[in-house]
Amino acid sequence: MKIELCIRRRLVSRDREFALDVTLDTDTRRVALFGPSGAGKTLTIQAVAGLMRPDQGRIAINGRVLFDSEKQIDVAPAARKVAYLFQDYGLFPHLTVLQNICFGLKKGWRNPGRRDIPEAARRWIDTFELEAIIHSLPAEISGGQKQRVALARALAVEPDILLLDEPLAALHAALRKKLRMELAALQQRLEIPMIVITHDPADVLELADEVYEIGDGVITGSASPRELFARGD
Ligand SMILES: Nc1ncnc2c1ncn2[C@@H]1O[C@H](COP(=O)(O)OP(=O)(O)OP(=O)(O)O)[C@@H](O)[C@H]1O
Repeated sequence: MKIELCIRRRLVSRDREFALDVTLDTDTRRVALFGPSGAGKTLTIQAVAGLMRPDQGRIAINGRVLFDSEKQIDVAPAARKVAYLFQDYGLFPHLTVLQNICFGLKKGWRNPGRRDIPEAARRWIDTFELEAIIHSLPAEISGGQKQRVALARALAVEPDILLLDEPLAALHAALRKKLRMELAALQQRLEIPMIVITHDPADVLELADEVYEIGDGVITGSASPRELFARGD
């Protein structure tokens, strides 16, 4: 497992300027990006997903180069094999669970009939025990089920990396704790590197093996989740 990031980008809005200058090179499978609001966490993983183009830098996952400004490599987002799970899961409200899970698959598989579920979707429907709800709409399922559906959709495309942007932030405390444990269990089944963004040391402890602290656009240090938790930030 290897994540190599070197991301430089200057963002200028009317009255403010933000400089992102993130360098991270690790063999750790589960990495957390931890830092205050506005530090540059989301911009960093957007660059990995191909949604934000660095002015300069290089991004490689397990040796596969996704971006290299010197070599003029910039792989299109859809070809990056990146799974990106948002805070509110981003499920399409008008599509069923099954249609949501199949959304990123090849044309023709996007709207499967009740019998011919594609193998890539079947695998995650079984793993996450979603069979009973595949014909439900997102509004008809629980928070935990939504999380699993969003993960199934993200994983159906066989990604090389999983990006989790505050996956538990929208939940109240009791559900948050339950889904944190559930997510940690799911992580154990996935043999791909992951970057988790969070403000919460409890997330870092359960969902990461190494934590990088980010402040004002730069990485200020790295620690073990236990060290961070013990500090009591
Ligand atoms: N298009 C833009 N133009 C100018 N500044 C921007 C733009 N997009 C983001 N920023 C600024 O870049 C900084 C980093 O944003 P980012 O979304 O990465 O923060 P974050 O660490 O993910 O914060 P949060 O935890 O609140 O989500 C912020 O100060 C933000 O205002």
